[in-house]
Amino acid sequence: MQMAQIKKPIAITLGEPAGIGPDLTLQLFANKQKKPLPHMVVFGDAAFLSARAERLQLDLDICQISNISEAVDLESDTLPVIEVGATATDAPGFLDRENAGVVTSSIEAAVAAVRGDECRAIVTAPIHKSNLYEAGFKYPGHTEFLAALCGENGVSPRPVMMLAHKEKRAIPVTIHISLKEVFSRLTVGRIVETVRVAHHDLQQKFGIAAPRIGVTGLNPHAGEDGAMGDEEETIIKPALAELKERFDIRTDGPLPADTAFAPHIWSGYDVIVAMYHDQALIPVKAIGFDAGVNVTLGLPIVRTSPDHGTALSLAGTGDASPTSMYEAIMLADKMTNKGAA
Ligand SMILES: NC(=O)C1=CN([C@@H]2O[C@H](COP(=O)(O)OP(=O)(O)OC[C@H]3O[C@@H](n4cnc5c(N)ncnc54)[C@H](O)[C@@H]3O)[C@@H](O)[C@H]2O)C=CC1
Ligand SMILES: NCC(=O)COP(=O)(O)O
Repeated sequence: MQMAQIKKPIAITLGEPAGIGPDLTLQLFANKQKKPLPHMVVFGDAAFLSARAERLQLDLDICQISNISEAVDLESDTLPVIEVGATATDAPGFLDRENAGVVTSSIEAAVAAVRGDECRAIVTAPIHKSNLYEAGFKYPGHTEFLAALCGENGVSPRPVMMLAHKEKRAIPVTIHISLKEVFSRLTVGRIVETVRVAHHDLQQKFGIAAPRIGVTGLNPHAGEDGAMGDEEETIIKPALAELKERFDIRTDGPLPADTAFAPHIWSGYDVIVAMYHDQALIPVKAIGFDAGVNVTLGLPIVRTSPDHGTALSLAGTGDASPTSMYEAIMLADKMTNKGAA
């Protein structure tokens, strides 16, 4: 199968070396004659990737390059790798704090390549958050780290996490915090900003002229007229009113979260904005764990990622499904495939 390829590559990060991220990149690349991919370049450690490819018995060549421009001229079965100045150990399933350097350097280098216009998008392989925290990583996840890396003059853009399964999309207003913290972090301002970013990027990055946006409640039955919580009255409704009055952004809500994601309701919206992580992510992973993609909105660059994590027990086995990673690469390709070379 042939595929029209833009020459500028997509930057792929290494992800957690003990997890499945490197495996998925290698598996997809090794299979690209059957399932074509756009030009890509991996930011990481070529020796580590060669060891993992050998472990997985994959038939591909891995080539260390020094300039990103070299990536597109290699033989099609050769995976280009840019070294990031730190190494990884091939020990599937075994977390090692020492690997934090290569994980974060890979993300930093990939972002720099996209911001420097050498790559057109970044696709991140999963990181193991608590392993990075133990090594001193200060951000909850990629989402906030990427925003910091895209900051200018000390100001970072507001990143918004969106999970997408084909045309069904969901956004959590609060992300990686404990459930009990949700109540204090959920504010009118946070909801307004999240919806504004979603509205803007659905228009600009997804070509949806008039995004249809649903917003869930926080409590059962969207509070049942205050009988089951009052955040709908005190926070969510005022946020939706502000969106309409100040920004002319129309939304439906607060929708009861247990029915908002019923397929016939969800398909009436381009995105549903939910109040916390699991409210938004469970529906996407339930309808299609295999094909869900995480997209960071609000950034000046395109970033996608598979919807799953590091799945440590599957690393090095070849049993992990590469489909979500494939969808993440193809969505990044689609979002940046504007005909430019
Ligand atoms: N974008 C990212 O960097 C993400 C990172 N994570 C991180 O991953 C780590 C593990 O998180 P978990 O909650 O255990 O989620 P997980 O997604 O790694 O695993 C959950 C379950 O799904 C299975 N699974 C995951 N990916 C699979 C695949 N491609 N094929 C087949 N089965 C698969 C696993 O074996 C496990 O049973 C945590 O540190 C978490 O923070 C989680 C989600 C996204
Ligand atoms: N649950 C989604 C997730 O953990 C991804 O977070 P991020 O690393 O993309 O910020």
